Amino acid sequence: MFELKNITKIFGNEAALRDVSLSISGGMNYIIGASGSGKTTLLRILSAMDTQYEGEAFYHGKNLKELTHQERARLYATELGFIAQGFHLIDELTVRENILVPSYLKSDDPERKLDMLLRKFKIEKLADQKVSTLSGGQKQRVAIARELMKDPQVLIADEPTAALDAKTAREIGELLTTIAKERTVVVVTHDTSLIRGKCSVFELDKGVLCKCKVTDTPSKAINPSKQKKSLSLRSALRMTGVTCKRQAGKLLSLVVATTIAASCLAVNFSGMLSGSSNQAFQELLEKQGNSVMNLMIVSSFMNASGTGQETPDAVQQVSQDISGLLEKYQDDSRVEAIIMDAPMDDMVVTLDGKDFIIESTGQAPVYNKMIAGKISDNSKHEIVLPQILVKKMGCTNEEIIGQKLDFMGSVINWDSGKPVTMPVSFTAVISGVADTSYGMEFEGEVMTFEHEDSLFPSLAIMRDIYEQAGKEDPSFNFIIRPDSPEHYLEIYEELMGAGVVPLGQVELIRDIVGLKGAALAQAGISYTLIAVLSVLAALSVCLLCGLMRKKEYAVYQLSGYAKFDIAVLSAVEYTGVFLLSGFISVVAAWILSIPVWLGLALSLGVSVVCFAETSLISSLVNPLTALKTGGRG
Ligand SMILES: Nc1ncnc2c1ncn2[C@@H]1O[C@H](COP(=O)(O)OP(=O)(O)OP(=O)(O)O)[C@@H](O)[C@H]1O
Repeated sequence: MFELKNITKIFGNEAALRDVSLSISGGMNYIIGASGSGKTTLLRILSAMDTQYEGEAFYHGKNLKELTHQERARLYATELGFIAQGFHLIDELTVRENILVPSYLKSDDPERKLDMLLRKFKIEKLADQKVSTLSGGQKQRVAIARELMKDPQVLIADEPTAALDAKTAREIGELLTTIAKERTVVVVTHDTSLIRGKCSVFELDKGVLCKCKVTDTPSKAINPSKQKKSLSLRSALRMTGVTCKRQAGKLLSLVVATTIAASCLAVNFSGMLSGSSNQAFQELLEKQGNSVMNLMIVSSFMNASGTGQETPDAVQQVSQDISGLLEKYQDDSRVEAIIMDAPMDDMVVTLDGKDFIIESTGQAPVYNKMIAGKISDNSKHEIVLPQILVKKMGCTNEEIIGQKLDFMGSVINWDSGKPVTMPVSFTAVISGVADTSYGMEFEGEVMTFEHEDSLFPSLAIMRDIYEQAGKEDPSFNFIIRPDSPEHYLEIYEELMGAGVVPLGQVELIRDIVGLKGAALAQAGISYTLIAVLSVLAALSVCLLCGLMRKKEYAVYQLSGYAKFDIAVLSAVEYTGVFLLSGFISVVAAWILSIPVWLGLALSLGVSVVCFAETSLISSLVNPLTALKTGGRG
């Protein structure tokens, strides 16, 4: 069965084994020798845990050094049971759950066999007790029962009685002798009192095989066609159920860390931060009205107007070429609305034969926002009226919209260099009603004014009026309403660059954008910090859980789980973590009014990263170092 040829194992300058050759055919086999003589080293080679040595070791003719990962997993799952000094049990699990660990890789029903083993090893009353609460002898029985669950051909035991009292040691010894009647048992021991009956004994002295008593006991092939299964989803779910029950604390901390990380990242990536930093801007709009967002494009204006220095000398008429700008900006996606300015005086509107004089304020146009209907269609004779005028006419917004009204007034023609007042008139359909109020803050009080002469005709009406007034200048004054303060400044700079001075509250908007940027940066830094810390916390918790479960992963490996099987197990566990943290993230997203998909996507991302981290840890676990297999660990 085992054939070892000229095995030499060197640690540093010291040889733990020197030119050891032996063969094990079946039955009971003892490897004995003083402490440090190389027993455990030999046992690790026999069990294919250590493949770094000189010489060759064969199991049923197969060179143990040449085993692939899959072959090794099959060997551990079906043929080789290994009982180590530290018992290699998963402390959080019960006796029953520990014994069942190898059974998840098999297709046969484990329950009958489990009951039989529990009875045989007299541990049926302990079945639902956590193994951490058991005595050394009880743990050893559980460890042997678990290995027998594989129905192995060979059972290898490292100092199985080392930590036991004499009576329990004898019982365990007898148990192993009974097992050796059916299978090959290899026991490493100091305790020569265990050696009884028909057996082979190999004695090591300072790494050299000094004595050898071989009793030829041919090995009985136990179900040699046994095949290892991959861990099925059903088994992985059952194992995850057990893990959740027994290691709820670890999994819960993972879920919490994942949820916090995902929620903080979601808050960071969502528009929530910019939403909160927009608050100052919204407050300004509420106080002063939306008209602070207007950019007036005019073909002529008085310089120094509004500066407080309007002395006759300082004030000058400035003319600028605004032709083509209306066409340029009317389809611009940054522009919320374009409103035409009607520079008319002495306006009268006629409704049902009754004339209403429109009072001139000299401050028009003021456009705050649309409150009913829509902005006039530039290709039609449509007009937007101020709400204050509609009220003056005794109508509701709904009543006035769609009505066709007659308008009269005058336009000043400056084409000759002198102002010539020209009478104009037109008929227009009312397309909408606008709020034309604006607020002014005075000693902490906000006063609101409304303009009834802020009418907004379509381009078609403007063309008509200018034709009636005989104006040659084709440029019409209009208002650009950008959709955000950032776009306001962008368009402003664009116009200035093109040599056109737009009129508006540029400095105020600049301050707002500056403030918003600073608030955003500040909030962004803190949320990024929280998010990074949360991701780090999630990864650390996951790393910690992975490291804490190293022993468990090593036990799985020695129970025959391939790396893929452990990855399937982790995938199922992290799917659970994702579902739970995803659910909490969805609730958090709903409460925080951030997009649900973002919380879900980030929970998924964090879970996938944690899964990758755990899979990496489990695949790097080496049972040799993760488990105590002998004096040096
Ligand atoms: N990982 C290691 N690194 C360095 N030296 C080691 C290592 N493992 C074992 N050795 C050395 O190899 C020699 C044999 O050790 P081994 O553990 O095989 O002896 P042993 O007979 O099992 O001893 P014990 O009965 O005390 O467990 C010892 O000198 C030991 O110090």
